[in-house]
Amino acid sequence: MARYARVKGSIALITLTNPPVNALSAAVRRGIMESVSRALKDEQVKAVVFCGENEKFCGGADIKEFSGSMSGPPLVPLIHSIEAGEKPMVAAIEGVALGGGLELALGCHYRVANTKACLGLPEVTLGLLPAAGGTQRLPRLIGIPAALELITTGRHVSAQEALQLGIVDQVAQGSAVQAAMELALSVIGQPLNPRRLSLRAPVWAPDVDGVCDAALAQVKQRSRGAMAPVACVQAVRAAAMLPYSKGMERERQLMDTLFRSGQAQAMQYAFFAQRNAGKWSLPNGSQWNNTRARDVQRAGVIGLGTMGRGIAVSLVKAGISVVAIETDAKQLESGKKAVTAMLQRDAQRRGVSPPLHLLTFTLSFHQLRDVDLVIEAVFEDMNLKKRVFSDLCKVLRANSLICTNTSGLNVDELAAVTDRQPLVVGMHFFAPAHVMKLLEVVYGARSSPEAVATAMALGKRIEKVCVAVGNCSGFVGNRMLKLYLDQSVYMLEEGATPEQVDQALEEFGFAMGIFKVSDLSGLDVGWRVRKASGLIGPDVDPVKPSRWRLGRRYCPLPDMLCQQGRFGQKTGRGWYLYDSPGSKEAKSDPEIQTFLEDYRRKYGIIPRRITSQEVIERCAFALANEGFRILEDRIAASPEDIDVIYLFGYGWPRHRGGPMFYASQVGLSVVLEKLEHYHRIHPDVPSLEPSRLLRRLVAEGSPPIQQWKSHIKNLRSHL
Ligand SMILES: CC(C)(COP(=O)(O)OP(=O)(O)OC[C@H]1O[C@@H](n2cnc3c(N)ncnc32)[C@H](O)[C@@H]1OP(=O)(O)O)[C@@H](O)C(=O)NCCC(=O)NCCSC(=O)/C=C/CCCCCCCCCCCCC(=O)O
Repeated sequence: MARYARVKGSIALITLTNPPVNALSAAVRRGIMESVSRALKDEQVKAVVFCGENEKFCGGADIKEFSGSMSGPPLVPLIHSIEAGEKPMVAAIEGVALGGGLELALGCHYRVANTKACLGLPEVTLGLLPAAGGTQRLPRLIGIPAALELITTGRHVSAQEALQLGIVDQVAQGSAVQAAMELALSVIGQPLNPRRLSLRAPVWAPDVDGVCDAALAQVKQRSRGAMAPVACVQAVRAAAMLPYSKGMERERQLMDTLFRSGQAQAMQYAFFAQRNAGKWSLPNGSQWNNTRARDVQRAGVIGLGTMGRGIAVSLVKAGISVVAIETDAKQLESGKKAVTAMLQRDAQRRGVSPPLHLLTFTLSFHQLRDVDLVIEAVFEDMNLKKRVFSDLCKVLRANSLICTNTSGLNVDELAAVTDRQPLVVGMHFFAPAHVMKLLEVVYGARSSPEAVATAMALGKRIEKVCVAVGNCSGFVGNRMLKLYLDQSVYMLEEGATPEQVDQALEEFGFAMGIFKVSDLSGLDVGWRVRKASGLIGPDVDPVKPSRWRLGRRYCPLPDMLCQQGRFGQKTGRGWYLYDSPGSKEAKSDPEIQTFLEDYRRKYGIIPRRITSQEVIERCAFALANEGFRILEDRIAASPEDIDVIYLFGYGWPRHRGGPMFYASQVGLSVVLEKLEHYHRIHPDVPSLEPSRLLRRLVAEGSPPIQQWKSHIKNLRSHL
């Protein structure tokens, strides 16, 4: 829909009306088409201004339409008719001009934005390219290098940056619509051809080929295996080499391929999954839209290790006062220095002053008496956390929330030592907490809906992607990760090398293979957990074989590495070799090859060749299989929640949608068949046994992922 009005006597004001973001649905496109035609016919009208309702210009094409049959006037000729119009067309950009929204504005002869506007061509993040002329008009406006950067990253720019780049002609302090109308009146009668971007010659730049080749190499490195960034470079290259009409043909060709691709489906699924995760619900029926969150003005952070520091930084950046606590003066001082430095660096980057006044560093729990909520981020040790929780109850207001940043400990057990079980929730941040987007909000059996709502709202406020999950060992992310790690080390026993496994995962799209990630996180972390849970150490029955624990296969390789002091990057040696402790470049270590050969010899394992396909199947399907169990157990409310956790917390490639989406895309019957196959070969790995939910879904005809939830209803949980 689009509203038409004649204002100031001679201006046609066309307002896009499709809340919440005025996406270009078929109805909106039709409305624009009719309004433009009316404006061109009306002799009183001398200029046209486009704007969006509710101070939002346009969020782009309607993404929901992409999965159906596209109908209504197509965007490309519509924008062309605006550009070709014989009256000045001015875009008044407020709020957002994204994707097709910006392409519409690029079809106008002038663009005015207000100071709060943001602009961009984020199609690449949906597995697409800006196929409404964006790849041809933007380079003609701002040049090849700048257009390549914006189109291949999908980055949003502020109005000020858009002005510097030359995307907009003017930035208005107040209303962009008023400013656009004034501009429109001032340009009536001026020639329009120089303002028509499609009429400009291909963009010349020194060494265009070199620039495009460099961009291609960069996108291939940054988003391994993703098609859209590569297609974006190809389309922009066409703008440099070809006349506009030929460039448009190329843009369309590339879009046709992307549009039909599984990658585009995966990325569009991820877009909606991320938004749906915010619409949380609890098993008792409480949910995001019927539960009020409490306002959090002051928070406490207990423990200033790596996690506590990142959490404190995130809170302060969002304008929340923080009381940061340590138990020892030296640690407090080093935490204070680190947090201050992080905030200063961030402020310098953004050209603002660091909000250091919001921070109090102290050794005294008494300073917590006024806080609304505390996030405990001490060492991952149940007894220590219990002590902290009891101490907190002595000083906190009776209605303050207590949150624990545990990566997998039992939230109910912790809540049980407090005087406020309904006010206890888990907030599982990911390291580094001020950078990583994911936050698992863990509700225990007694957590109140209000406490969950408060943690979810707080997470959103500090710009995290929050997913509400139930309480079980490892919650969602780490519970699944364990099985993925297990498969990876089993494959080392069977004949693979860390390099082979990592290469297969990186080719699949992970930024880093699992062994590089383990080296980065520190191998000692898991070692400590295994010791604490009695899997290694004096409690293990010495008569039992080393490769067997709790009635199932066990791989002692990671423990053996730790015994040698190989903790990963921090010690300069782990699954890989590093030039020095702390350095990041992983190099193959011949000692690891010998170590693996000796190990296999010792246990009589005949090594075999493990293909990349096997690596992906065993890792990805083990993850998905546990995901199905998590759904059966009601630990996650939907497959989308699981996928969001893997996309934002574990580096799962976005163009693969997430482990659950990947399983649905490969085909549930294929996944079932493969799991049965691997379980037959490895009967001592019970986690490879296909889950009940997977079997049921296959038996019921492998419904699309959006329908899985309704098939879970009648399954009884294991928990
Ligand atoms: C920044 C935002 C706009 C706003 O953010 P925020 O305020 O935080 O709010 P959100 O929670 O994100 O969103 C609020 C709700 O709005 C929904 N939403 C947002 N954007 C869209 C959209 N573009 N379409 C539909 N719905 C949208 C969102 O889901 C929320 O809904 P709900 O409340 O949860 O229900 C932020 O939302 C944002 O970033 N949005 C996305 C912006 C974006 O990516 N835009 C680009 C879209 S793609 C595009 O524009 C493409 C243009 C080129 C089209 C060319 C078409 C040619 C097609 C030809 C192909 C033919 C091939 C045929 C092949 C064959 O023959 O088979």
